[in-house]
Amino acid sequence: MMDQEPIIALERVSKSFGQRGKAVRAAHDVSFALRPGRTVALVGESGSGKTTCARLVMREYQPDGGRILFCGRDLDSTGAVGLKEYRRAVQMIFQDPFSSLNPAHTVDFILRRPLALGQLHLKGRAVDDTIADLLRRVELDPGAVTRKHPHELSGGQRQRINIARTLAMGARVIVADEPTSMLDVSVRLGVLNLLNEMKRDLGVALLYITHDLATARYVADDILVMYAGQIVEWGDVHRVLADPRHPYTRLLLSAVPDPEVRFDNPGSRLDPRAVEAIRREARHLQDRVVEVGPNHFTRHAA
Ligand SMILES: Nc1ncnc2c1ncn2[C@@H]1O[C@H](COP(=O)(O)OP(=O)(O)OP(=O)(O)O)[C@@H](O)[C@H]1O
Repeated sequence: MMDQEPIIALERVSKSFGQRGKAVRAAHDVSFALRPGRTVALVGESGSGKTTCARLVMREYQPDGGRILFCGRDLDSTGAVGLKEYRRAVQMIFQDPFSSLNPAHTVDFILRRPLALGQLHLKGRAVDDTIADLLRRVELDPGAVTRKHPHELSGGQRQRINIARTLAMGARVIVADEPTSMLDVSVRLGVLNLLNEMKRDLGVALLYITHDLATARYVADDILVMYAGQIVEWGDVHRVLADPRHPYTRLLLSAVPDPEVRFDNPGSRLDPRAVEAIRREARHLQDRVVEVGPNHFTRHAA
């Protein structure tokens, strides 16, 4: 089966922070593609550059080098209209469902606003019906939640409202940055299932950012492993996790029992000598990226 054309493609995108000499290479030569109906997981330890990549995709950061294609066209050449379309099509779900909804507004207002801005053809009753449809789609009862404020909802319900809002905006791509890490364990699976449904039923492309390989395996089709600002291994999620080729991926897998803890933290329960040995190996191999499985990405191994 032919792969669908990417909605977004990053081509050798880089971003550094700070002055020359002391600059941090937060993302270096990063390439990947987001396709309709597919989820790409971006994994790596704290500080590896995942959020920088999310912000580049969200266009909150301008890349220092490389380019971002939107439906095959260089975003920098699409002008203000193209950028406006991009900003509507690409939406983010944040880690903290508590701070990402305005506490002063009702659920109705939170969903009505993006519809009023983006779906001008909807009027009167059709807007109410669309809000009810969106709420049902995220498995909330419209009668029970429409008039509520965020503080009257649970964390899981708030994250569902965030997902409904991205759909109200007309999202074709959703960037989800650790969307379940602040939720009660009992409701995490429901939110992940919902993301899977968005992908399957609506053909949304998902960029799922996490350091938790178990959830990456659950939601993603493809995985990108990031280390020190670089993608060091990518491919089909099950193949990469079953047979990791890059030492850093092996290190990530060995830390799975406690994904919240950095590997070099004494609390990680890993043998520090083993960590250092794998780190040395990973540093040595940093410029030799590893590709596993069918190539869904535009970059080829160096
Ligand atoms: N705005 C910024 N100014 C300066 N340095 C930054 C900035 N944003 C990120 N960095 C640096 O870039 C590197 C990558 O950070 P980034 O937040 O992208 O990593 P991450 O993998 O998302 O980590 P986490 O999981 O902790 O959010 C880090 O060394 C970080 O300190």
